[in-house]
Amino acid sequence: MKKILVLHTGGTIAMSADEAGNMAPGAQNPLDSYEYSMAGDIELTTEDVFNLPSPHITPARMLELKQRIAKAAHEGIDGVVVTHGTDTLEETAYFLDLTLPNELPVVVTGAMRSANEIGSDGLHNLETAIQTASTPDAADKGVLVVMNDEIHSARYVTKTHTTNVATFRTPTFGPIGLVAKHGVVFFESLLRSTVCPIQTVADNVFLIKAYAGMGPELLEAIAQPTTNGVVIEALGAGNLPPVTLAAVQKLLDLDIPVVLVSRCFNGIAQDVYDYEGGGVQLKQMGVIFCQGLNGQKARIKLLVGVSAGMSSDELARFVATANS
Ligand SMILES: NC(=O)C[C@H](N)C(=O)O
Repeated sequence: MKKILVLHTGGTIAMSADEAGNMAPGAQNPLDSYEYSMAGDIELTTEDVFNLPSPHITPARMLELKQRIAKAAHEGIDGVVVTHGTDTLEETAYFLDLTLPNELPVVVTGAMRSANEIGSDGLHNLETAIQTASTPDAADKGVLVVMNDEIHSARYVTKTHTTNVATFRTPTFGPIGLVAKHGVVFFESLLRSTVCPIQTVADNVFLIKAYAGMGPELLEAIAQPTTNGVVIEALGAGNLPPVTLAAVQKLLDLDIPVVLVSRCFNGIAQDVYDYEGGGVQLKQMGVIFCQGLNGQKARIKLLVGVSAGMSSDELARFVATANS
């Protein structure tokens, strides 16, 4: 008998559509009447931790969820499933990956169609997530995201489509496993993330996207002592327009960590271009190149490192490598 704790946090998976097709959280979570129907001897405990659309989720809520899951490790639970809205699911999943010691399988899932829509994917995703969380092989792989029969690492998975049920993808690498008809199959294993057991979360860690013709204004606006860090989604392999350089320097002079990722969907940022604003110059200035994470994940990692009180050197090492 496997004991699985299911923690609901809201999102479309916990919503029903009205006659006009619009969705919002209701007084009743449709998941509350759910009973597990798949193979395996499973005992479910379910809790509504909160019932929020995921654009309402903050790092403080992520910390609350992390603390609830950490407690489950001492309650005889064999695995945890978190249901979550898909808009920020990847950020919560990666936050949990970075902050929870790897004692239990933790699987995050959601839905693209609400409970009463035709072809609703919620219950199927929930069942396959439960199946994955009850598989012993899931224990040493960090936090997992299960959607549409695919198992992804929380570190790399990202939402790629606004409505399609096959929205969650892992660029560059692909999923690490599948929930097949006869059970869970893992075909890839990743190095675990370094875990940072934080107790509070820092604020004012920003994310800014670069674009053709970008000026210094946004970077200048956050060059304040209250800023704790910034991630820039840079162009291509990791370059910025030359007119932004003075503002980047201003941030660095204030000891604000500046982290750079690529805004490209695939690949990693590297210091390869040696022209003005190119990666070589940015790296020499002290910008931290973060490899393999997208902007929103790099921001979560920077936020966790800052919240852990890391020194500048520790932070640079922690953020620079995706699997550290
Ligand atoms: N599919 C979803 O769950 C999207 C919804 N807006 C949410 O993130 O809460």
